[in-house]
Amino acid sequence: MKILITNIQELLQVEKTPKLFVSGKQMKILPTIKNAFLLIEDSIIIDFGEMIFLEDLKVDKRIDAKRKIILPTWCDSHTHIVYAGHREQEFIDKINGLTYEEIANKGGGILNSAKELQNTSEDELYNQSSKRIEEVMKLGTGAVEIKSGYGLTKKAELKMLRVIKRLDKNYPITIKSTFLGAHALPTEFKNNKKAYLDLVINEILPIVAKEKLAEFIDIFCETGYFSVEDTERILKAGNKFGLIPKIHVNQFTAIGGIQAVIKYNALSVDHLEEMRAIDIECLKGTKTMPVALPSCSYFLSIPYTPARKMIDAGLPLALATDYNPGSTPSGNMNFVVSTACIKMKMTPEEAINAATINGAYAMNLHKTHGTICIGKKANFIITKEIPSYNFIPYSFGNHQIDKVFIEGKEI
Ligand SMILES: N=CN[C@@H](CCC(=O)O)C(=O)O
Ligand SMILES: [Zn+2]
Repeated sequence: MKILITNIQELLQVEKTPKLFVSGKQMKILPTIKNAFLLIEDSIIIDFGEMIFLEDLKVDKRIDAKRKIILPTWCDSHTHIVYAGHREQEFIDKINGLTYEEIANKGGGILNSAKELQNTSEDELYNQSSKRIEEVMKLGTGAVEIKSGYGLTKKAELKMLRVIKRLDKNYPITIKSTFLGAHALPTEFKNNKKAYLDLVINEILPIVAKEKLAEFIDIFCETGYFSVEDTERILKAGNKFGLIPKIHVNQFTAIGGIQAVIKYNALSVDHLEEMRAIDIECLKGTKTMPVALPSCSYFLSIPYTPARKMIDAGLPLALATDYNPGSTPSGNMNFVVSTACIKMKMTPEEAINAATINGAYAMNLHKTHGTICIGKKANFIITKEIPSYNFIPYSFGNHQIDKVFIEGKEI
């Protein structure tokens, strides 16, 4: 089925020759076409250009965009959307002055979510998570990465990963899966971290690989969670099974995790709220995408990733939500883009690049997602009537979405 969309005020993030990602000064450039058309066939973009060059075409459906803006759907490269229950009590604890660390030490945090998930059936977990998938699609997200890591037992980690697989099968949004067995140390292993890592590496990982339940591997490399040494051990093990690293690192402390994981060709390093000059330096010239999660900084009141310093140093940057029940109970990429502009001083062009093309790269989806390009997925947002694309981040706390198309179908 061919659909032609005409009279587009501005078509954003157009690309003639696909590239991997944009970095440094390039991030300030958002290629666009004013007064444009877009042609799709089934799930794929087959043409786009200026209205003046539009030839008489036979199509199955025409949509008059009525001077609205079109941009690719958001690519959210870091989430924990599959979880059970909520942690709003910890939200109150935080208001009353407890830190993330203090909450975790009194049995809250990741272990709290793990207990809840272990006691939730696979079907129930699927039902709870599918609501969030439907919600983020409506908010303009067309591709998402989801991590395990709230199971922390063999049975519960596999349950999470199977739910992720089922969501991918049942929804048009593209879903990439990450095995995050080493997210926190379960209480029963409190004094024996080695034994827990043995379980993750020797018992869970081989099944994850055999059943192709994940493409990526992650670990929470952080003081009080897993050390740089633990991280290298996990990455070496993942490497044997062809799992690509995407790592939680430098959220609260900078302990040398970035230097370690780039040796294993990490696809992304995520969080990065605490960045030293040497952490920025070592990322230069690598293929590792730094990923900032501004909604997490907002919710926890912790520093924002120093985007300006990083981009001005020539690095690329991606933006993602971190949607999870503890540090970021929100999957709204529109809010992420606004917050990146307001708090991290990214320009709208940089933020849109970070949330589309660079997010796609951080999920290994650069060939199919992240730009309006012939041959890529027909995934796009038609905005409401807005004066310019600057209005998208400007109208924070709101979204400017009229319609969302994923794989050529309006959702
Ligand atoms: N930092 C580690 N993991 C999650 C939060 C987990 C939680 O608090 O449940 C994050 O990315 O913020
Ligand atoms: Zn996370």
